[in-house]
Amino acid sequence: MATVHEIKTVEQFNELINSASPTTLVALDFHAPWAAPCAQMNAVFETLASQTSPSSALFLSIDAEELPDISESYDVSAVPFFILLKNNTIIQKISGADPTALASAITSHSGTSTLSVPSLPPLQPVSPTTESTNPSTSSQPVAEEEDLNTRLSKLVSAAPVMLFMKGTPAEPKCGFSRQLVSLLRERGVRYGFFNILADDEVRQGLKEFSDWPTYPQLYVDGQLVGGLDIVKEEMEADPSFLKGE
Ligand SMILES: N[C@@H](CCC(=O)N[C@@H](CS)C(=O)NCC(=O)O)C(=O)O
Ligand code: FES
Repeated sequence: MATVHEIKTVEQFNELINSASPTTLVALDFHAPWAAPCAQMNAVFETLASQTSPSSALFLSIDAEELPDISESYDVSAVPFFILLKNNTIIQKISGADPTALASAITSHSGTSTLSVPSLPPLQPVSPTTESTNPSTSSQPVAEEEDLNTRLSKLVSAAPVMLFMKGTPAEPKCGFSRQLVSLLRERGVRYGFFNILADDEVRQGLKEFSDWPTYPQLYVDGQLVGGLDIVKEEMEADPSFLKGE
């Protein structure tokens, strides 16, 4: 049975990756401490490792925020996110909390005959960045609206500081979002983010939910602070604003 290596440094990561033979499957688990689905998928990842022989696969667990160089080099913009490599080449990417997809990918690429798919608890909390995993349709408009509001209220408080932006911190898709990312980075603020370009339901829904027509939007403890102009003003008025968050 294989074990999961917790990656602490870029050097350790490179060493492990380079030690793998060209036929060994290398599975990367990118996660963030504030995203509940990551904790669930970390457990799934460990279970899958325990069912796989160490000679056929290497399992590496990476805190996407602690090791931004690694996450950016693999273009990881959402967590949980899994990348499968062989011979240093990406063969598959899996986004979101989907144990079945992860198990079947690992089975087929590691040559393991059968893996039992670990199940997730039925009530899955919403992650700020697993936009691709959300079921999108329901036939009843009223229920849909309630669902969206529940989802939005969970999303805005998914991390103590949450940024709803166009694109990702590594690749902002608009100057306004880019400026806000820079301001947060300058202050060393830790935050969760949601790329509203990847989910039109959230993009339009949150405008109404928070009565704020534009992006970026910054939330602290689930409360809207405002967009770029307001955050700039807050920072000018109070130099310690968000510091230490
Ligand atoms: N003055 C605004 C600038 C932000 C802005 O104007 N955003 C526009 C263009 S990126 C927007 O989000 N429009 C609505 C949309 O694209 O859904 C601020 O302080 O945040
Ligand atoms: S996307 Fe056009 S100004 Fe932001």
